[in-house]
Amino acid sequence: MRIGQGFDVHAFGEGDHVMLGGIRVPHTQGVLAHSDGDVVLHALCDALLGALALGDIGKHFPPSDEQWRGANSRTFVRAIAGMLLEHGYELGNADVTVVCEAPKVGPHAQAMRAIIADDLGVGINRISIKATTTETLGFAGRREGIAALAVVLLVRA
Ligand SMILES: Nc1ccn([C@@H]2O[C@H](COP(=O)(O)O)[C@@H](O)[C@H]2O)c(=O)n1
Ligand SMILES: C[C@@]1(CO)OP(=O)(O)OP(=O)(O)OC[C@H]1O
Repeated sequence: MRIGQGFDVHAFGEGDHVMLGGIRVPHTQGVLAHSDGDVVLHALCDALLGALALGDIGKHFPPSDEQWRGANSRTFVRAIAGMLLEHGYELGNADVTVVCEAPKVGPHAQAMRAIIADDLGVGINRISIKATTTETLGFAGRREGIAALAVVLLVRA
């Protein structure tokens, strides 16, 4: 077994939605990012890469590479799913926490779980999506940005 953790933050900017766990979630702002800025999938990718000791998302999909401008972050998850297989592992389970005052994540959690499970080729019961505010404290509390934390356990395939 191998364990990994990931963390990602993106600042809010102009826009009318945020991508979270592969889902387009309507919001009063968007996020500033090179890709689609999906903090859920970026934190998950870093956790998976960390568990394999293969570096991080920026190493594999550099923000300096125009190929990834505006990219759907599911592309990163699917690529890393292939790396898991190559190294003889599969996802045991993943637990993700989104940190923001808004948008509300709960109503979209099931759809996010389904997408992530599909991209990683596992049952939905292996994927957990949770959310919390910071009770108005800090950058998330001031609605300046959105964060996500992920923990994964890999098991031998
Ligand atoms: N962006 C968010 C934040 C929170 N939730 C849900 O609300 C519950 C209460 O949040 P607190 O920060 O006040 O503890 C939390 O447990 C989540 O279920 C959410 O859906 N989206
Ligand atoms: C995802 C990548 C893709 O170029 O860019 P961003 O969307 O800016 O996201 P970040 O979380 O900063 O991770 C770095 C990059 O790999």
